[in-house]
Amino acid sequence: MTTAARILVVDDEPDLLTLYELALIREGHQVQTASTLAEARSALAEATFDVLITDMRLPDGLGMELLRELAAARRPERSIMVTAYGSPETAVEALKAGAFDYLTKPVDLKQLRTVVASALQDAPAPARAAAPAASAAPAAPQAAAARPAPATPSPAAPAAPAAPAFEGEDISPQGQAALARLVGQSPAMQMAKQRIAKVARSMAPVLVHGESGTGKELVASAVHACSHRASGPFVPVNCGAIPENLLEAEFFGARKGSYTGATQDRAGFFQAAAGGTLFLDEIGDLPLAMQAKLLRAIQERRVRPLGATQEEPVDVRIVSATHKDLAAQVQAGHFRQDLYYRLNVIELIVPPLRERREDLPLLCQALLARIASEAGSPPLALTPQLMRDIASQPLEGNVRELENLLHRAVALGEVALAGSPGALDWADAARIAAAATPAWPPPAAAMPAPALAAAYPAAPPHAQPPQAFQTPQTLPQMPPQTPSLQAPLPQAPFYGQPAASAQPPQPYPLPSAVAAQPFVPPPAPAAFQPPAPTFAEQTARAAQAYGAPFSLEPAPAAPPAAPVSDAGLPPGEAVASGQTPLPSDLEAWLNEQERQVLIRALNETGFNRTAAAARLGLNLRQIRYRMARLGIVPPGSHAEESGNDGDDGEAA
Ligand SMILES: Nc1ncnc2c1ncn2[C@@H]1O[C@H](COP(=O)(O)OP(=O)(O)OP(=O)(O)O)[C@@H](O)[C@H]1O
Repeated sequence: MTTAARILVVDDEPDLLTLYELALIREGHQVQTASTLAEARSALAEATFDVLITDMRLPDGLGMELLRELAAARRPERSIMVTAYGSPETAVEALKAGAFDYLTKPVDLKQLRTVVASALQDAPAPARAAAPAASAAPAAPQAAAARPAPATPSPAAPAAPAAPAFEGEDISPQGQAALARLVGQSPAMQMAKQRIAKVARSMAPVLVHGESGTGKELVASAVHACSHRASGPFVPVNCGAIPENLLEAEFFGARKGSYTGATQDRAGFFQAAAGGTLFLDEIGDLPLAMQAKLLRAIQERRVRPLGATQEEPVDVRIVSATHKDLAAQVQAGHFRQDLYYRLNVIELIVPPLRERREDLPLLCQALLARIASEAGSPPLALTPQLMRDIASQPLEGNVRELENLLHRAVALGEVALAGSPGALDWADAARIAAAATPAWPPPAAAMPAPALAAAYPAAPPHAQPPQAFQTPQTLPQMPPQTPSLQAPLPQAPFYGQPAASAQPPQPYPLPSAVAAQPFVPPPAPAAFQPPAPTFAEQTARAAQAYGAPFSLEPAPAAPPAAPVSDAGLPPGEAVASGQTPLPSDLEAWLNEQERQVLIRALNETGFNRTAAAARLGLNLRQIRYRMARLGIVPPGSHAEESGNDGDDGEAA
């Protein structure tokens, strides 16, 4: 149970301040209040708090300033930003500025208590009277969605450098263990681990980005294990592996009878991950319609199970991963920009193996230890020849390819027993790896034909990875960043299905001559939404696209043409220079905005209403209703719709 914490609440509305204060005092906390930035600053100058809750807009500035000041001064307070309803950008900005979490107005007091309790959990406690109870042992992931966690490798690297310490980060033993599973001590990996430890400590969504096989799932589970949610479940979901028609039920759950075969209520991934972390792997594979639903669930923190009438609150942290260039997917219209922006609050880049070749010996040792323990064989070691073979390969498939290579080497008897005369010691392994580092990318002709790969048939069963590692995407491994990788690999769902149903490993493909392209992390979006074309541009484009009269019924009340002057405003209203004037008819103005958005979506989808609706998170019935209300008529049809949606191929 959480004991008395010191909380500073900053809000300029006295009623709200009292409401928050009473709710928190009832929880046993000591609460101090401030109604301006200046008051908050002086309170912070005099004392240290466990938690700061601040409104965004204050009479003398923005709550964001406090957040930045706390971060710059490395203060221990965990901050919670209260944002206005419908301003997701502010929430994202606050998380980026270091807020632990945010609350949306009107603040739900139950949610306030939950978020404060989360902030206090496992936090440094300089101001508290007593620390919270130690967190329980980690709960097993929920059966519905979780796969078995990979066995912890026990790298037998006697002379390997000592495990790194993460200065300034207070990491639990569970977090340390998860970081240790992420084998590698190169500067690139050290930086990645340092960042994991740092970003784990808030509720901010994390997007893990890296080439295939670099260990993104290990990174995600390390984020979970280092976070205050480590005692909750870690639920990995492969978004590309779930049939589209099941997505909603799988994500949000389903009520008994909501679809054929739903004989009882069923929890979805969000419910399974309650109190823990939901890991959305291959997020780039999520269809657009589901992207809209996911965005809503993340923003509202509520989901509605299929067949339910009520939404229910959910408490999950989202970590997602992709090997795709999501920014390019956004540009191409395959991924919603608002969802990208929402998931990518913090980006974690996992370095490819070519940027950390010095990790090869340690990785080989860790992977061989894992293979031996899974196969029940005595400890295994590299031979000089095997190390030479491995080190001379580009390993474009990263650690997964290395793992596959070692499996095959074990199958072909190309390894030594640890401690035997043929076993390679650490220093020699490091020397060979350093000497044999290939130029990147190696010219095809210069690539050595690795004996172990050339002779490779399918590995015998005893040498194959255990079921936890047999997800079909593990083999075969294609060079990352090649066009062929853009097509989804055949995958079996790893949620709720026995691993035995996964496809068996395929023969190892010889290193291809395809030149690896450098991994380019996606650029941060320049703005939350791209500037929408003007109404005139929309209309002109539509007319051009259809060559036929593009019938747009006149809007109920068009906004004033630019440039706008004060003249159109009600008497007494002045326009501050550079600001858009307030509309004199809000209803008409909103209608016009909606109309422009609809026309744009329709335009960009070739007037396919189903596709346009999906882009906007609507269904066909809703978009048809809105089009009719706003008098938007598809080219070639009449204002009075026949109800035929032939172009969409879908019934309303
Ligand atoms: N640093 C590492 N230390 C130990 N094992 C690793 C490391 N990185 C990856 N692996 C192992 O390599 C395999 C692939 O890792 P993982 O599935 O996490 O990669 P990924 O980046 O998620 O790949 P994909 O994008 O194809 O899903 C797993 O067996 C994992 O345990």
